[in-house]
Amino acid sequence: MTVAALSAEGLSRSFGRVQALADCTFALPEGRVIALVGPNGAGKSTLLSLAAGLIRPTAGAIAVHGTPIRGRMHPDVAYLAQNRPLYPDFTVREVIRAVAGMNERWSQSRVEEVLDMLAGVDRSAKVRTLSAGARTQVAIALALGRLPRVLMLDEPLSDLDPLARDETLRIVMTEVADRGTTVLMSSHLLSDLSEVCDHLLLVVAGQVRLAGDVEDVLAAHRVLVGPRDQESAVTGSVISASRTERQATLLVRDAEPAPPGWLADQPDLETLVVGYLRAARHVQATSQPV
Ligand SMILES: Nc1ncnc2c1ncn2[C@@H]1O[C@H](COP(=O)(O)OP(=O)(O)OP(=O)(O)O)[C@@H](O)[C@H]1O
Repeated sequence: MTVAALSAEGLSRSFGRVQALADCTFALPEGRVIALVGPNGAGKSTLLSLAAGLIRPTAGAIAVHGTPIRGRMHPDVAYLAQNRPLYPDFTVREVIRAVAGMNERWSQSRVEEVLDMLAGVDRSAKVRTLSAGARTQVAIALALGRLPRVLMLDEPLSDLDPLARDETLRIVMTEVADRGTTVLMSSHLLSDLSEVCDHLLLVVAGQVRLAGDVEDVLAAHRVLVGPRDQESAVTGSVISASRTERQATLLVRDAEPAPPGWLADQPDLETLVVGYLRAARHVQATSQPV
């Protein structure tokens, strides 16, 4: 049996009265690029912080390659937090030296190699003078210097211009191809995610709503377009719907063949995730299923 790169069993975490994660169970395969998606406040950063050992679960367990994480970072994990903590008054070179000194396992050549792939990073520039994109890229280079088996990135693409985004995704893809690293990446930028991710973990209101290989998950869904007054003919579980006066567009899970008069198509990743997010918002607004 293969051991999951990252697995959770009944994982829960509360902050006072706020239940950020509730009873999450999943197993993420090794060597894949996994999209961690969900609405604002769904619990994505909490999940990454738990996996990085920065906080402890209030119930349940999380493990990296089968080793439980109990409030300490696993040596195989590198984590880039949303706020990209770097020392603003250090130069890039000084930051690299400082971070190298904090890590038992360190590859200076890997850091240099990653920085060489980037157009815009001047190693003698002070961190505070770098663009948001360059700062993210330095932070990723530092994370890769730990030679991680699991790389976790919280919103790595926000604040990046298209070129920096493209370069950053290329670094991630090269890392996966060259070293077989597992990458878990949270982002709201669905079109970027669909370019690189082959596995999905969708979290809504602290719970795992959908998990699996992107191909399988997409194959299990259909977008059905048809007459609004014949919606009752549609089988399967309707995840979300948008309607005009006459027409209904439905995202359906486990749909049987479309009824006569309906068009059926497999959704792309963006359409699928947006459908689930729309359903989550609807439930929040009405406390009723869609
Ligand atoms: N340190 C904390 N103290 C109190 N509440 C917290 C803390 N961290 C997270 N929360 C709460 O837990 C819930 C989940 O937050 P989390 O940051 O994990 O969501 P997220 O999916 O990463 O959101 P976003 O997409 O906006 O970054 C939210 O209600 C948030 O307010």
